[in-house]
Amino acid sequence: MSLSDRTLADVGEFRLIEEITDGLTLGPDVMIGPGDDGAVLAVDSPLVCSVDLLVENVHFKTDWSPAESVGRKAVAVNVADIEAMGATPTGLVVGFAAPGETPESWALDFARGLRAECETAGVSLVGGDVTRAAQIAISVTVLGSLDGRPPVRRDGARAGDLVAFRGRLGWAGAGWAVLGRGFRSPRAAVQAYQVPEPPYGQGRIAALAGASAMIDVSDGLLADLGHIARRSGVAIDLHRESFPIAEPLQAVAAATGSDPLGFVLTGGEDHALVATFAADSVPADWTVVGTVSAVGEGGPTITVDGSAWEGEQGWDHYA
Ligand SMILES: Nc1ncnc2c1ncn2[C@@H]1O[C@H](COP(=O)(O)OP(=O)(O)O)[C@@H](O)[C@H]1O
Ligand SMILES: Cc1ncc(C[n+]2csc(CCOP(=O)(O)OP(=O)(O)O)c2C)c(N)n1
Ligand SMILES: [Mg+2]
Repeated sequence: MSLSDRTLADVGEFRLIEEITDGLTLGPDVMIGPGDDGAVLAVDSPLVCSVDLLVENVHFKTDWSPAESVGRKAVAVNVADIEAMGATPTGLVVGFAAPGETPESWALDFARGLRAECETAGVSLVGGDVTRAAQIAISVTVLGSLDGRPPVRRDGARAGDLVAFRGRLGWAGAGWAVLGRGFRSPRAAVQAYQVPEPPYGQGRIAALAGASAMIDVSDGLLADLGHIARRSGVAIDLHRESFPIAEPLQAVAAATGSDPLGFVLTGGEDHALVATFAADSVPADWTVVGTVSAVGEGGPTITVDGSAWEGEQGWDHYA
């Protein structure tokens, strides 16, 4: 058997852990990283903690996403939740489940992506777990620090606030639509599906600017702003003309005969940050796309130019 044919069953659990963790760089707050029964981080302010799972054939397919991109995505989608609280990520732990027949190279490429994205996001991989399973599943738990600031919650939007976002909207959804039809281009959309690019560092900036509520867009803008509207007890109206429609979205919409705004409003998985701000405090380079008002008779609503959005509403795992 050549080295490149090795599977996880050939490598074994402890060699695999060594391969994943060998030579990791750890941040200054990490007192104990991988290798003991628990990691130890030095924290002196309230801790933010969040977990998200990535399951094969639910969140990714091995023939749609190279292993390295799955590793990067696992970090990005989780760090985005920390950013959405207005915090800075500090450490993360990774649960990795995979069949024994999984090529060792898949696991190593996955680990390479994990480490690369941790570096990009400025977070340390401090531990994890490895187990055999019927399909690949990845669970990432990430910790974050507020550096003394109050968290930015989903329930703080107030009538008179503006709604603004930073990051990409609709790109990953367009990439998913392309892959689902058996195509591989436009590359930019497919790559956005494979690896989201949350606006790292902007959660803290939004918090410092006084964001009244914030969320990262995983299930789709309408769905995720719906959480802010319901929790805050407000209505949100989005303005169609204020959304930039990037070239790859126009290309996918033209090829699929759909409205590109559909991807922007209901495509998930780009993990843009969307937040509400007092009118004079929207941070630089955030795009204002809507307004917050008091709820009308029907309770909290999300509208686009005053009307409900017909058609797809966003992702729901059990819908
Ligand atoms: N199985 C669970 N047990 C406890 N809390 C959960 C569970 N699943 C989700 N939650 C909580 O419900 C909220 C919404 O979850 P989710 O929609 O996954 O948020 P996000 O899009 O930020 O990942 C989060 O605060 C999350 O911690
Ligand atoms: C193979 C595959 N099928 C379908 C999708 C689409 N999809 C899966 S999960 C999801 C939404 C985000 O995931 P979720 O687990 O709900 O993240 P959370 O809201 O908890 O952050 C979408 C749009 C995908 N990414 N890959
Ligand atoms: Mg979640």
